[in-house]
Amino acid sequence: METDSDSGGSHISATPPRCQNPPLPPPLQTNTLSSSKSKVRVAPSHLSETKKPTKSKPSQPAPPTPPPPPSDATPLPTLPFQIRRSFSQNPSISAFKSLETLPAGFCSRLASFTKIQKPSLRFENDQSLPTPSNPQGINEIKSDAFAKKKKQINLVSVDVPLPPAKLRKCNGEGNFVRLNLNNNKRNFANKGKRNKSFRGKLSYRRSKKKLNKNETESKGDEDEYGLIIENLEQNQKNRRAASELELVEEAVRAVRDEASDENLGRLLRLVYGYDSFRDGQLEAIKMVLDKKSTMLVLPTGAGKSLCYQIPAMILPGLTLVVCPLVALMIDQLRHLPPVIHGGFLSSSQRPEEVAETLRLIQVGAIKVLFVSPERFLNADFLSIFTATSLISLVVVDEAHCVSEWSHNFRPSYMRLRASLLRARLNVECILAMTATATTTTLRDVMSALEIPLSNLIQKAQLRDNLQLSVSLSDLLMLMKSSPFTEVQSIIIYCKFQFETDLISRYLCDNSISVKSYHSGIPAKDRSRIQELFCSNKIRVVVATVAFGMGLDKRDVGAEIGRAGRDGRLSYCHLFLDDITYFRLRSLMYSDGVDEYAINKFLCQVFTNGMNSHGKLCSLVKESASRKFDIKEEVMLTLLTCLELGEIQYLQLLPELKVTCTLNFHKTTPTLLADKDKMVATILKKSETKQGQYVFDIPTVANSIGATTIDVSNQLLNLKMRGEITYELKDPAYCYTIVEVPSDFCALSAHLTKWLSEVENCKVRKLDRMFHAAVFAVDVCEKTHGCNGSLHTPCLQKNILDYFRGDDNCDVPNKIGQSSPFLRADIKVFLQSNLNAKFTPRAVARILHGIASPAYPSTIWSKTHFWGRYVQINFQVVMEAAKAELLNFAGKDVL
Ligand SMILES: Nc1ncnc2c1ncn2[C@@H]1O[C@H](COP(=O)(O)OP(=O)(O)OP(=O)(O)O)[C@@H](O)[C@H]1O
Repeated sequence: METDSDSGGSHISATPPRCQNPPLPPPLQTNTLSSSKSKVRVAPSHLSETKKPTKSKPSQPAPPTPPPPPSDATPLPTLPFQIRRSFSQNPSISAFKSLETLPAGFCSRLASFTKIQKPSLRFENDQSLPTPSNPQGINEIKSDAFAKKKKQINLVSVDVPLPPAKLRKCNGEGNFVRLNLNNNKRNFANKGKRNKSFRGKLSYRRSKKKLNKNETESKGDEDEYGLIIENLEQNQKNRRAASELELVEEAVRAVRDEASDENLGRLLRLVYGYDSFRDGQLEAIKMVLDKKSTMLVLPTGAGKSLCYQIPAMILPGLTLVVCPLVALMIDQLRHLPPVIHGGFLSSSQRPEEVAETLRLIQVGAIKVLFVSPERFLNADFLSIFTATSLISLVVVDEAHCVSEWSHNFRPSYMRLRASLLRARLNVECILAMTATATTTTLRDVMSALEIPLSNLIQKAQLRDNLQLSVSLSDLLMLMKSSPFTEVQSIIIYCKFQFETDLISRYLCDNSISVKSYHSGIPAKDRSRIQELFCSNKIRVVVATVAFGMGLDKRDVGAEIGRAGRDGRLSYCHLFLDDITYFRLRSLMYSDGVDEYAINKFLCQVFTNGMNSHGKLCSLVKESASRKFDIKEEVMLTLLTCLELGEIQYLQLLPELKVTCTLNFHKTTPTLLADKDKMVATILKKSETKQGQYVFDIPTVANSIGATTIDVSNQLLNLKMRGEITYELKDPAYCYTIVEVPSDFCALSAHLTKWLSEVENCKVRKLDRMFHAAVFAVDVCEKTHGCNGSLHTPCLQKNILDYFRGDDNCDVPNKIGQSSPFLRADIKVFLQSNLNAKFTPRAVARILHGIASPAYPSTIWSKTHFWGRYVQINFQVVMEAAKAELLNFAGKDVL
């Protein structure tokens, strides 16, 4: 087993990649294709040959100097809020001013496919297909969902001058972004939409320009003529935009007066161009407008975003949307209709960008703000809202992350408990949204967010346009059989990085155009792979979950939550074999911690702060993680429990790099220390190494009675004055101690029990899903009407049972309960590693091939015992290790 999974344990599992779900493209013209639903979606390869020349964007040559496309690893675009800020600056849209007051994982972990239509067919006449120069295909969103129908109110496309200092090149942002970015007066939204005669005139002008460069006078006339026409068009467009906005405003006012189906439907048509609400949307919107906290469970791609976007237009204050990933925030921000002014805050933004967003919030220029859950640790952020009733609605996206019983628990989501939101942010209404939650998870989330059971809106959790299948067969065979032979673009998701490389090589050797993609590949290369995939230059990407975030290729999605989001038929295939199941099962044990380790951990957490209530403490993530052999995410979970449990033992603060290495430049250190108290303290608390001063920021902050932020600001100040330079390292969890536990042993026992229950729950979930898959392959064809290799009915039934059922239910599993050689092997292993200290868990992990902070795979995978007992129950191996360790005097045994 490896440590290079991009989607490891539950704590670090990234939310499955997410793509926007644009409205359906126009119906296809080809009769043969439209005769069958599946044929419509799948473009046979021979068709691709013949259609190739008709490809619009993908086949177009790239612009002369194509800027690099954005990737999930590139710095975040700072643009969205600036662009949207431009609304309020635009005189032509002053009307808008008043508006401002206005087991999924299971399948993805293995390997699954979906088909992606041939752009040559699906995107005929579609200007929005991602291209090398526009890999995100952003314009498609605007053009399909909004601009085509509501172009006139797509205000982002209206020219608005922006301060040049803010401008930044960003090609993936679509026309509207480029327009603003370049401060260009030409309206890209009009590009290609000029009437024929005008276009004729322009081309005439261009060719003439080429023919006779000296005829400057005539050229000047034509330019002038062109400009006049462009201005006229622009004015017309502005007028249309203004009148559209008036209509939207009127519709908003009508809903405020009476939130009737009719009024809401009108607003939906005006803003989104959709005819009707989808199942669950209207109900959710009305609940929120009634200020009733609501739990909304709709399938992926069912339109949950609209359920907060419409209320955001109606409610007076800010709508705060909590997202687990920055990529998702940006994705959602991009998909806001232009009439909704949005922004986001993320730790990867520059301080001035954060400051600007905060300013916009304070002046009420942002209606929807996307934030990460970690933001709720930041006192500055919370203080913005504390004094006022600025927030009308808090939306908890991917709300299952709140519950430790979910497949994707995030410790920082624990902080979103209703009591905290109410106490700190005066929140009246919470909308929690998810597509994947079992009954236990839902109950947990609703209890944490104080959502009454009666306020649950839950619609079908499965979409019926997904054909589900499972097999144990050879990948190549699958790729060379129907329907996959006819699929243009395929993503194969794997659990581990090494698997992506292995499979990619295998397919490549078999003449399939393929690349692997995972977070270990340099960002530049990843962008390139994404670009090649989006422009259909490679057919297959073998990836970990690192691929997909921010990927805007239509219909991309290779696990059950992503495929077929446009409503068309898609295929999700799961490869499964016993070994994969055993390895996944082993991984479920990678977060577990022994009581002994938790006890030591608690001692460090509280010894640091002994007799110093209220003082700043820190725990350097990497070294503490290695010392206690606890994953960083698990340490954070424990710290969060200590903060939010029945007794509050500590208060977490934002994470910080705590070790500072400082050089003095202008004034001598002692002279500067005479004038500056902080510098004097630094000199006292530092170690000097080769003329550099190395100190711990919280220690200095405690000595001068300041916060770490104060110290950081002062350091920055000195740096700006040229007095010092410094480097920060050692990211750490920071906290202040509220109360030292009276009984460390009892607390350790309690935390260990809780972690082990969570671990068992994860194992049971995996067992259930494996059982369902095995059942599909072995039995269901006879009983559930599954057809040939397609197991849709039986898998759907089992998945639904899984979501509706109880997480505590055990199913038969294939895991071995004993092995005659186990004890003997452990003995040999211990004898050959006499210098190392082991706990039973550490031995069991090595024998299961699970890396941990203190026993990394780089070292321990070299032993031939690594992963040897993956098919034997982890607990059994741990017991055997404990017994053998007891035979070794002097070993660190529990
Ligand atoms: N009433 C509607 N009619 C037609 N299309 C709609 C409607 N509501 C939403 N959509 C479209 O459905 C697509 C998916 O919407 P959205 O991204 O909100 O789904 P989601 O439920 O949030 O998905 P996920 O769970 O993956 O985040 C979007 O393109 C959206 O514009």
